[in-house]
Amino acid sequence: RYKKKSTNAPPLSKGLEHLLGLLEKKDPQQFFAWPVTDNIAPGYSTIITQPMDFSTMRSKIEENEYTYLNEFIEDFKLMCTNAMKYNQVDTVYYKASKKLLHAGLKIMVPEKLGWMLNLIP
Ligand SMILES: CC(=O)c1cc(-c2ccccn2)c2ncccn12
Repeated sequence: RYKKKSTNAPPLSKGLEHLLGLLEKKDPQQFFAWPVTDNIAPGYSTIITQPMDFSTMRSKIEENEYTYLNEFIEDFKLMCTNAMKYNQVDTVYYKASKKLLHAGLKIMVPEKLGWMLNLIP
């Protein structure tokens, strides 16, 4: 991925990696671990214009592509809403993404992130 000059203080990427780990634990089937391919999901790349998954988020942390916590949260929401867009309501993927979205947003609230918020601009 495009490498930004490392403008971020280490605490930022440390904080985001910790947060990413918490979110990944909420996806035990690892449905969101890797990019969805057209092989496993026919037509996926035509329906989903901005794919996102946990491995991509991890690369973005490592390449200092997140300047603000909000950008990280937006990618998490994008990953979940992509699954709710492509998959029918009655599928394991749709149900897992809805559950993951709500569980993720519950931990990414100020009172839970307070300690990290002062690290992240
Ligand atoms: C996240 C998602 O939409 C997804 C993950 C998977 C997936 C992820 C890992 C192993 C198998 N399937 C998937 N398969 C078919 C249709 C959609 N998906």
